[in-house]
Amino acid sequence: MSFVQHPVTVQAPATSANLGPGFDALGLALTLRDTVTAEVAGEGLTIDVRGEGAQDVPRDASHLLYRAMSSAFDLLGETPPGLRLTCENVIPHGRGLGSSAAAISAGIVLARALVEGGHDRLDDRAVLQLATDLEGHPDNVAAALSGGLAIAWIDGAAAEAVRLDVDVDVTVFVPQEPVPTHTARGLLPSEVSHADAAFNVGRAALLIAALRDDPSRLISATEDRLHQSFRADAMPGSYKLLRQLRVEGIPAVISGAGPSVLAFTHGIGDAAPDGWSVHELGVSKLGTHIVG
Ligand SMILES: Nc1ncnc2c1ncn2[C@@H]1O[C@H](COP(=O)(O)OP(=O)(O)OP(=O)(O)O)[C@@H](O)[C@H]1O
Ligand SMILES: N[C@@H](CCO)C(=O)O
Repeated sequence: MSFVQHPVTVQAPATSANLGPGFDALGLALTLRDTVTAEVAGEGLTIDVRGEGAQDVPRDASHLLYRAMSSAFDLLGETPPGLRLTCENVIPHGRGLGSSAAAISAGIVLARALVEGGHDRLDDRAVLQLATDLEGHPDNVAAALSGGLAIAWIDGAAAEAVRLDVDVDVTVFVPQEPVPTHTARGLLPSEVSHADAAFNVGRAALLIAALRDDPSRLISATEDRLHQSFRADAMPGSYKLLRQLRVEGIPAVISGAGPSVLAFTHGIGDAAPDGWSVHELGVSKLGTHIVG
């Protein structure tokens, strides 16, 4: 087997997981995309990073994108002699917008594209499985890979997902300080009450209907009892903004593991606290895809 002899570029979208009640199950791809170019080169590893994370991410084999590529090359049974990676990042890191899922998805799709015949040996199910194994939960990577709204679940050890088309305006409020996902997950209780589980089941089911057919239901459909309140102490400014927007009747949620806040509307950027950035976005129909 051999490697393609030209650079390959992919784009991977930001994603917002949970959307309120759909903890670890729902992910929405957003129109904010990282762009990564990879080329099989003579020897060694060269990583050039611009934009988000440029001051922080490592430039060696511990770089997340490279780790994802490496895992995919292992599954493909190939070892490139060397790699040159160029990352143009716009998804903020550690803010609940799926930066790690985008990096993992981009890395796996790039590795598959760089191997001649790679698509025949690593199908989309295997890509989702590997991405989920690396990320630790399926919601962000499912949406990052497929675009649209992903409903994701684990069957035994197998990652599964269904993609739905939805079209909704989204505003994302991003604070300056990150909260790592592993920290936010550590705040969750190991058990929840039957009543709270039932509450979320109804809201998550309603959310699909609201996003597809009836936006007037979004305020009820985005209620949650399984994760947001447990994480409030780690992101008090986010929780305050969440309450403020919801009191005003705006369907808002903590995006992913936080601390960004997502609202299902445009034109509310004035609500941003000082120092926060605001992105008015839509749903990305495209998942992680090769450009050109
Ligand atoms: N493009 C990237 N290149 C290299 N490393 C990255 C990249 N994106 C994310 N990472 C790594 O992942 C970390 C952020 O992952 P984390 O899961 O904490 O947050 P997130 O993915 O942005 O948010 P969430 O999972 O809640 O949506 C970064 O600190 C960095 O170590
Ligand atoms: N479902 C995950 C999403 C992380 O982005 C969590 O809330 O921990």
